[in-house]
Amino acid sequence: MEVRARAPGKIILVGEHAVVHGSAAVAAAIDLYTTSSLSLLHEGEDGGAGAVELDLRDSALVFSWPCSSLRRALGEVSGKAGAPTPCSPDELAAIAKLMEGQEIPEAKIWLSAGLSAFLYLYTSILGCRPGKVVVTSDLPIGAGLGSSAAFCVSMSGALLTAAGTVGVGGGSGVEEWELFGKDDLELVNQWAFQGEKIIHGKPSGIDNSVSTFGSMIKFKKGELTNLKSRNPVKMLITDTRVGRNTKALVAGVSERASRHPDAMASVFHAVNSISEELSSIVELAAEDEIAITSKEDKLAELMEMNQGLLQCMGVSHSSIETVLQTTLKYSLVSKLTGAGGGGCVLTLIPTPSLT
Ligand SMILES: Nc1ncnc2c1ncn2[C@@H]1O[C@H](COP(=O)(O)OP(=O)(O)OP(=O)(O)O)[C@@H](O)[C@H]1O
Ligand SMILES: C[C@@](O)(CCO)CC(=O)[O-]
Ligand SMILES: [Mg+2]
Repeated sequence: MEVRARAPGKIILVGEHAVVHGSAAVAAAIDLYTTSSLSLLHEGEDGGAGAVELDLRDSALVFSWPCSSLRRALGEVSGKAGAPTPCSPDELAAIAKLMEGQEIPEAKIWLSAGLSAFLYLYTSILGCRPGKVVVTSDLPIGAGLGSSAAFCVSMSGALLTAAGTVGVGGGSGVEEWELFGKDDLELVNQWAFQGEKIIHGKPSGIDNSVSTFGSMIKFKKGELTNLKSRNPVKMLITDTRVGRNTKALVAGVSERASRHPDAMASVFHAVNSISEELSSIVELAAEDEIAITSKEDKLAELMEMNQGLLQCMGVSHSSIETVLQTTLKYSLVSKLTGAGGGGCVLTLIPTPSLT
């Protein structure tokens, strides 16, 4: 049996980093996806004692762990269908040891975080039974578009479906995507969050939530509000191609916050006001109470203010500043999206006026 699950990446319109410290943020899913395809095998089917294999198609890398090594390192984990238990420090140490035998090219050493999240999700949900997972993605990895969340959400969706915990029975045909119910999505989201914790260290949960539930959301302290938007706004996404790592950037902001608690509390408070204002503009526009052009002017101003505050947090980068200056020449407003430090930049593209 093969199970395939896909999950989208995202953009953060306003509020990244501050959301980790309790402020509101606004994010939207984008139509670039990560897909995980899982085939369960029986011990001996592969001509051996069985292994868990991860095929990262885009990187042309295949990783494999014999089931016997997994059992030796992790014990007789039986797989768990219900709500997740966080990965304990002992489990994390055992998973780190399982990484040692893998040949990860030096230039792609950052993949080890994703591999660790994979091993945790796979063995926690399915136990040490043999299987193969093939992952493909439209998303640039480590560029601010939520590749880690899309990886964890699609993986959790495939694993929980194979375990028979979510999505079973409601399928409408071989070639069609099955839509999960709200409780199923909730469970997928909880598992994906645990995977994100392994990759990000201290994630707010916004990325896995928007990847799981889709659409546009406001997110604050783990609470999600769906934002209905009737008049779409256009965003250009520019990838600076400067690599960065969300875990390090999030840790950097926390360190700055502990050095300057009062000043940074004011920055996070200002970001919260920006996110609240932006989400109410989106909601009001959905009720047609304000014209699209005045809405876009306000969105642009709020994004510009948020970019300034992200600079205060220390997460901009010269490559991001270059995009800001270039788009400003055309009177367009841009801001970084995701963790910053390079990665992608959003530019608001105004709707041409009809008059
Ligand atoms: N398709 C994938 N295959 C394997 N690992 C992946 C994949 N996508 C993401 N990852 C893991 O996630 C890490 C990138 O996550 P990171 O959070 O740093 O960036 P991002 O999620 O793309 O951006 P942001 O968190 O700012 O939205 C990679 O280093 C890798 O470990
Ligand atoms: C930087 C951050 O705010 C968003 C990354 O897309 C981290 C998080 O919320 O987990
Ligand atoms: Mg990420």
